[in-house]
Amino acid sequence: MTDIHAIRPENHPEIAIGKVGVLLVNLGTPDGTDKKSMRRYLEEFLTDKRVIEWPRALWYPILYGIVLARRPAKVGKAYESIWNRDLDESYLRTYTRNQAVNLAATFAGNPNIVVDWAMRYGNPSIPDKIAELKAEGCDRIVLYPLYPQYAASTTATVNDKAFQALLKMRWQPALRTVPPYHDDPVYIDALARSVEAHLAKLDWEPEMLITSFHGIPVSYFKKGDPYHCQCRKTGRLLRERLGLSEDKFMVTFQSRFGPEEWLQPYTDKTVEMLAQKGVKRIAVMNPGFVSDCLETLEEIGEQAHESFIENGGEHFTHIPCLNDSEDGMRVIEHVVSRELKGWIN
Ligand SMILES: C=CC1=C(C)c2cc3[nH]c(cc4nc(cc5[nH]c(cc1n2)c(C)c5CCC(=O)O)C(CCC(=O)O)=C4C)c(C)c3C=C
Ligand SMILES: [Fe+2]
Ligand SMILES: [Fe+2]
Repeated sequence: MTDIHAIRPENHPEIAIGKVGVLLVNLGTPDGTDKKSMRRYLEEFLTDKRVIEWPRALWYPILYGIVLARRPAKVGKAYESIWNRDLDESYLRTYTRNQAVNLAATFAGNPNIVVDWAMRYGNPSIPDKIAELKAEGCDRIVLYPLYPQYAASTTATVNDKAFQALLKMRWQPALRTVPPYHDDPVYIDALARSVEAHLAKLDWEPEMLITSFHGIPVSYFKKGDPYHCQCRKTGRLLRERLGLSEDKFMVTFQSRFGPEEWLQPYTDKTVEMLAQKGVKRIAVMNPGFVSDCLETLEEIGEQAHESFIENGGEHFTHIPCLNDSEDGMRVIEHVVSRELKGWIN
């Protein structure tokens, strides 16, 4: 048989092959809470055409004239209140890294699987991580945008960024993108177990369980984004799994940005309205967020909590995201094992 090395032309680079990479990707986070870090992060985020779909000629004067002048200081303060001071980073970064470390430990028996993590905005970047995986010999990569429900502004932009990185490669790895898993029984069961475990620790029972998802503008939904339907389905399946009647359970949408109409009902208005109507005890959870972050810890855990009490409510609890918990890891391991089929048996 011919020895391949014998016919390898002089100076032809040695290329490692034969491994499979798994890249977990979440949204991103600023490197610090200072104005400069916040501005850098928000600029990268808000210049993404998948996030703000307005014509650039209309959007950029607003972005550079108003948003990036004011928002970094304001949002920096909000990040301050939820910063992981032990590690000097946001919890989104802490949890995403822990998820990758835990997942790597599950696959430790197979030296051909390499697990890593990246952020769509900020660091570590998707192109850097794809290049590292390739250099380590991964000729196949499972790209896992950490969003159970598909939205163009989240899932698609992660995929775009990865394929952009591949544009520059001579020998591309094969790339498999993880589809939404909003109705996967393992995911629904993990959510239900997290609700049951959290509520069992309280000495009161909520009159209403609110499942609050990040919103998108209604105009994106009208263009065909499946996000709204997937959130509603996650909600219905979770309600059924928990055995709750429709009058004790709601699906709402949070984190509006800009002047457009977003998906309704709005979480902040709902929390206010329930308290004003005399509801005294509510629980809020965020099934669409794989890890706790600014939008869950500050917007719900702090702002929505305060608003409920100010408007006459008495008991409010925020149920944590699945994060790096056992149930959360079971979901990630399940999704990754399914996507590895045919590549790793
Ligand atoms: C038009 C703007 C935005 C769309 C559309 C949008 C969709 C969207 N976002 C998430 C998840 C997260 N968003 C987070 C922060 C955040 N989101 C927007 C704007 C839009 N998001 C902004 C401007 C920010 C930054 C904070 C702020 O300025 O208010 C985060 C938190 C990141 C963190 O570090 O903690 C997450 C997560 C989803 C799932 C989604 C659509 C489905
Ligand atoms: Fe967002
Ligand atoms: Fe927000």
